[in-house]
Amino acid sequence: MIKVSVVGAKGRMGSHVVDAVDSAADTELALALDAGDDLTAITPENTDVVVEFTVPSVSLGNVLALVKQGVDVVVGTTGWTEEKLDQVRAALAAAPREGQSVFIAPNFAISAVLADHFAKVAAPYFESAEVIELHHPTKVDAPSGTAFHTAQGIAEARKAAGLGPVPDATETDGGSRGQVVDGIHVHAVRLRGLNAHEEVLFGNSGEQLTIRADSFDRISFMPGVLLAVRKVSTGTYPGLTVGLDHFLDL
Ligand SMILES: NC(=O)c1ccc[n+]([C@@H]2O[C@H](COP(=O)([O-])OP(=O)(O)OC[C@H]3O[C@@H](n4cnc5c(N)ncnc54)[C@H](O)[C@@H]3O)[C@@H](O)[C@H]2O)c1
Ligand SMILES: O=C(O)C1=N[C@H](C(=O)O)CCC1
Repeated sequence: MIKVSVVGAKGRMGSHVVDAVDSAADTELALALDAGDDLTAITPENTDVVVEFTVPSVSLGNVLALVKQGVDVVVGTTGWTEEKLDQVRAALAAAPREGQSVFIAPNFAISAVLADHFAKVAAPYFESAEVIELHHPTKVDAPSGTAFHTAQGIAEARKAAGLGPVPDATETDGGSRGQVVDGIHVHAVRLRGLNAHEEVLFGNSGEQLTIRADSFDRISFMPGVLLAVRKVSTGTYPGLTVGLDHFLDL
């Protein structure tokens, strides 16, 4: 049995993770902690893998503390920048246990992971590319971590293919053109009734490709979370890994 502790256990995602860990045949719930609880209760003796779903403002601090405590961590919280990832890498280099892992996924839903992958495949073939993410209005960060990651992937694929900047004649912009991530415009919609959705638009003269992923229910993230817990618990992914695509045969 894989012993799993959940941090952010009372949240929308954390509570689903608690249920998923309770229901799976090969995992058991160790500790379920939330804001105000003492993270030092989590130890390598009681926990194999911690699943962290909190808020972007506290996640880095939690991850650094958990690495120091000698446990592997699977992170679903968003808000990761290269600077923050470097801090995680440095913490892992000084970790108390050899081969310790931190795994971070911008999105655990297979639909979103595939959309992200397909976007990278399509990117070199189109002059224009933009990302639209659409979420529930209780989400605290924008743009979504997924959209940020998708835009970065498109930009990398364009650069590798030798493509220049996307065409755009905009001279005045009060914010309508969205956030620019590595040269790719990302737009965020917040709408009651939505859960988590992303559309990637590609255009050439006379043609368009749209790639869309829809998570209608948070249950869609759970197979990916359990896959990450199982992979990390094998001890074969030392260091920092970002993206569920690393665990899929894409
Ligand atoms: N990777 C994915 O597939 C995926 C999917 C959905 C959401 N998310 C991300 O997960 C994060 C959480 O989303 P949510 O909808 O569950 O949010 P939420 O607000 O419902 O839950 C966050 C929980 O974290 C707790 N918390 C806050 N500070 C804490 C601390 N210092 N220590 C422990 N717990 C603390 C809160 O009390 C709350 O229960 C967000 O960043 C969101 O974007 C990622
Ligand atoms: O509901 C959220 O919040 C989500 N956050 C992640 C993101 O920002 O990409 C994943 C999708 C759901």
